[in-house]
Amino acid sequence: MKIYRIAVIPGDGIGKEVVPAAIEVLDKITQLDGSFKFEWTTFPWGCDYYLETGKMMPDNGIEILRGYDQIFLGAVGMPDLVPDHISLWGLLIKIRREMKQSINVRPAKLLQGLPSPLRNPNNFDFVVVRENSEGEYSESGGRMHSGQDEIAIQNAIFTRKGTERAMRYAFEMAKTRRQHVTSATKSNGLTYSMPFWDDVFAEVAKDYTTIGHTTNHIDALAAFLVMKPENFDVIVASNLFGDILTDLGGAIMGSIGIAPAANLNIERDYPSMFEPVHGSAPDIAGKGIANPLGQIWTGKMMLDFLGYQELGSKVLNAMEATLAQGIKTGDLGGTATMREVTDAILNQLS
Ligand SMILES: NC(=O)C1=CN([C@@H]2O[C@H](COP(=O)(O)OP(=O)(O)OC[C@H]3O[C@@H](n4cnc5c(N)ncnc54)[C@H](O)[C@@H]3O)[C@@H](O)[C@H]2O)C=CC1
Ligand SMILES: CC(=O)C(=O)O
Ligand SMILES: [K+]
Ligand SMILES: [Mn+2]
Repeated sequence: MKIYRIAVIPGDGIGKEVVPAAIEVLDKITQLDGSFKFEWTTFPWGCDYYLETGKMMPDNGIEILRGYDQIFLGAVGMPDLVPDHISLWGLLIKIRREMKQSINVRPAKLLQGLPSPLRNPNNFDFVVVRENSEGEYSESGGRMHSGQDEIAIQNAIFTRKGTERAMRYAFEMAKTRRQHVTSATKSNGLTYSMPFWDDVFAEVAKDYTTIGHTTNHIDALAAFLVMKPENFDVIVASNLFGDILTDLGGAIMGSIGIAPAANLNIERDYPSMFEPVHGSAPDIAGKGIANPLGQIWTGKMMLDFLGYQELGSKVLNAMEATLAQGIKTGDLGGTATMREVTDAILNQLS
């Protein structure tokens, strides 16, 4: 039997709750299939680990993770105890960078059984391809002086390689979908990075003559996602713009607690990392009321990436059937606990 060795990092807050729930669902689906299974190894890395050791993960953490097929992560962050830039850069962003997970794929679509907060959701179905290795999230810059003289500089780094890689990935994805790519820009306000981004987009588009392409400024694009989300197929965006658009994608589905994500090493030289869009949700952590659907859908993306698309579809169908039964957590206006939602999905799969 084929065995996939998965490194599990539940992380902080609700990550510790939703990750085990999603693992139950993934184990169930592999039992139904019978041809392979997941072997899970859990690492206690995150803010608790930081408070004990001064590090978010051990120095050889990346080396340890290299020994696994994929990584399944919940969320990172305990903002009251550890500054967010320390916790995220010490674990989540460090893994994304060092394991060259340069593409972050984040779908959003109207789900069966779940009314969108939009008045006219029009069956929207889009995927954001977020550049995941550079852009506005860079370690280039600094802070100096203090008080009224204090200065902060944060540089954005855009390389031709990284930009083109994300755009080509988006165009290739569009071939398998509705043949359209929208580029998120802001070349009216940013005078170097985004004009460069636009140039690369225009060049890459020339290689894909059968795929339609549009460029929208990020501000207008955010508005369009609310007013006419059905117009979008694949959206390619820089690190920060993609980050923001994908919480919006979650919101128009019904909750950011549903939105899935995959940090992909497309060369498959390193493990990829599957972790939902949402964070550690400290406001609801420990109460058993977190929505597990984002983590479960993220598990579906891992199944897809490993080549088990049929099983992935079964997971999404079970989620939708559960929503249609009205079994929902509070963020979706329901009263079910995380346990109840998970059990309902497990039942759908048996
Ligand atoms: N990928 C990651 O690990 C991310 C980590 N973070 C970190 O998470 C911490 C909290 O950040 P926030 O900005 O509050 O974002 P957040 O996504 O954790 O929470 C925003 C709001 O959405 C709700 N929410 C999120 N996921 C939910 C779920 N599965 N079920 C029900 N409700 C859910 C929360 O209760 C909260 O009201 C911070 O430390 C932040 O840096 C934030 C985003 C991504
Ligand atoms: C950090 C964060 O918010 C994200 O990667 O989505
Ligand atoms: K996350
Ligand atoms: Mn985010």
